[in-house]
Amino acid sequence: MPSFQSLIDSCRDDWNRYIQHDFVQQLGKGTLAKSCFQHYLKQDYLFLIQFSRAWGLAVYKSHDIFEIRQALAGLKAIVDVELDLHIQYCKQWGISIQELDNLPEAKANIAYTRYMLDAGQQGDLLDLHIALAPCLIGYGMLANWIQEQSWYQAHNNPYLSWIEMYTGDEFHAAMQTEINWINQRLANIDSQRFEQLVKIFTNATRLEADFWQMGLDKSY
Ligand SMILES: Cc1ncc(CN)c(N)n1
Repeated sequence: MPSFQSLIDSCRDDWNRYIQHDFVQQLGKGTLAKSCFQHYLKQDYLFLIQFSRAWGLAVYKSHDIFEIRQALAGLKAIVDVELDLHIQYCKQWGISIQELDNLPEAKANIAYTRYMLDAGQQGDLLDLHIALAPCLIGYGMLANWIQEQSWYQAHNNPYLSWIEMYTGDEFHAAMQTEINWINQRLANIDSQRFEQLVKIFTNATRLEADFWQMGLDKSY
């Protein structure tokens, strides 16, 4: 029976390139250039705005009130909580709301977020969740991976609070809810449908890796 783990196994090399990206390793070692992290944080603000649209699409793609409530909770969590936290966090890194609101969108950001939205528009709610899964689940996995490495440097690491946000109980509970939701849906599909979902999952995973690279290159 396919599961979330089968999706990862189907694109293991791409998954590892995302989870173990240089940007991630430099975060864990505390050696990442501040300007790269700031560039990433700024683009992530724009990412979160598009991500909230994806939850809005999930509301639209829902079939019943239970699915609508779940998607609405995702939308509200981003709009009412995560975006505000992100704005506060950016402030700590010297990035003002005025700067955030006047940013050009990097190409890697456009490619990733519009791909997510397109996968959801063309497909159904499951396609959309699979396009969002590397984001919703991957950050928790990569933060755990960082903490398991011999080179992980917690002491005096300027990125420690960022890493701990994604190893924290709250993120892990949300991540587990998403894995359970996906596993339930994958239990009822045939191999042809699974292959369609592997394509979406692989593309979204590759686009996540490109997002890290955009941070390292400070590219637009
Ligand atoms: C690009 C990206 N991917 C994932 C996450 C974590 N939800 C994020 N904030 N930004």
